[in-house]
Amino acid sequence: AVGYRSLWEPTLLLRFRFITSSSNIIQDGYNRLKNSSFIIKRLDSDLLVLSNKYLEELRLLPNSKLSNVHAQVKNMLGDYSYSTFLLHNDQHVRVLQNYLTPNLSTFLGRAREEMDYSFTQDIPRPDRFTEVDIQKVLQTMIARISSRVFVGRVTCRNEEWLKLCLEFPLNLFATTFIMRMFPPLLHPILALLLPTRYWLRRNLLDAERLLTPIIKDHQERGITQVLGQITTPEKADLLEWMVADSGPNADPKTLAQRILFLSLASIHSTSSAASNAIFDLCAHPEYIAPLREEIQTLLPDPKHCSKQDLNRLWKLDSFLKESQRFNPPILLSPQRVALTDIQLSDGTRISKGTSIAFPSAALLMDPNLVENPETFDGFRAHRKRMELRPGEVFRHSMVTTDKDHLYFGHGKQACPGRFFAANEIKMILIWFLLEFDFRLPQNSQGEARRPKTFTIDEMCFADPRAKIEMRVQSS
Ligand code: HEM
Repeated sequence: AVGYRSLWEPTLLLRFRFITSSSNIIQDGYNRLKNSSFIIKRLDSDLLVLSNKYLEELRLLPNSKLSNVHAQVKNMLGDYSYSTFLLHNDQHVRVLQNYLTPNLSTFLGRAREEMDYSFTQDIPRPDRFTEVDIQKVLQTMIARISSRVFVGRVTCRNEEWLKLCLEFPLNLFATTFIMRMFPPLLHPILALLLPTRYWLRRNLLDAERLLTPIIKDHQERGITQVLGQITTPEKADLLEWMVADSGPNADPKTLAQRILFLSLASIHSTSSAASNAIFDLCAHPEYIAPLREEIQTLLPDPKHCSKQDLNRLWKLDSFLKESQRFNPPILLSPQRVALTDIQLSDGTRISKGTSIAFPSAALLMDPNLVENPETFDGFRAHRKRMELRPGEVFRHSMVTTDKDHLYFGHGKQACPGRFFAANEIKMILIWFLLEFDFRLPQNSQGEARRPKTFTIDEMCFADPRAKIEMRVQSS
């Protein structure tokens, strides 16, 4: 177990220190034991952090032995966040793998329509530099875009639904975080007292109320047709696919809740990646001109570009990959729970019930893996891609996972929404780069500093008070 300040430090104190000092504690374990394993003492449970040398072997194990959804539900405290139903089937993953990703071009077209609408609704267009809460703006924009793809044109314009999508993750995070600070014995009492858990329950009931008539309508129209038309999803949204996939007697309540959990997985992760990219552009403005040039040179119609057009933007992809390296959403990823005893080829034993994790953030800053890791080098991956043979160029793209790059997890259970997320972020950045000038505001000492990143346990997030200044481009 790592992180103890002395032999006498009580374990409970270490567990509390992990809340705010997770980064140092994990780095300490990584520096000493990166080729084997170490234990992290989190308030609610222990995590066995394994060397990434085990990843290739573990990646081949089926979900019935090593499960990511069990890890997610455990982190969310199961029934206390009403999330245990996710263990019963993996429809929220299949809908992304079997419907969203194979039809990405169609769904990106819809995403772009909603993004255009959001640029008219949510973003100020001042002529002079004006402070903007960019994180809030992007959360709203991405909630709109995700909702358009998940639940369709009508519901995505429903302000109540959008508010719900933004509130639900906050209530869930607050509930689980507060409860994890107390021993499990007290959880049943806390669950009754916590207002955030009451609001969480209300969010789920609201989702049920808003979506049930739509789900019933799909069921009545015999929406099973959608499955037959999977390659040309002119109309269907993800909810329709899920209704069809569930059969005629599906419970609208479960479907509504699953969509809300899907929004949870997609909105804050994507908006935080997009916000961080904009903060990085402000902190490294030397990248703005070459990125604008790439967009203007390679895209015939930048604001109406296709998936193929986006694939040509290697510099933008590289910049985003470097921004990911500096701003991972989580310090320990992927996480899994062993559902059986597991013996690895070198004899390492993992007993049933163990939560395991990989030191993803430490790997991204390891000087043995990344040259000058402390330097923000936005075209690092672009240079590597230029050196590769044509068939290999995707090896360094932002969505490709490997054992040293675990931003989106790894293996069969890696993030199934990453292809959509990456293209969505690129479309948003193209708009920002072509329409606006932006910069960091100066503080009282006249300095413009990139906003800090905070951690709570292994979760990372940018300073929620951070702002940028932006104006419509003058030329
Ligand atoms: C930049 C944005 C995003 C980041 C950084 C991110 C990151 C991750 C990570 C690290 C995992 C765990 C993977 C593993 O355990 O190996 C994950 C899982 C997941 N992500 Fe994402 N994600 C993003 C966007 C999205 C989007 C847009 C969607 C939906 C369209 C989505 C849906 C999911 C789902 C459903 C899972 C659970 C997969 C499972 O249970 O097998 N994510 N994501």
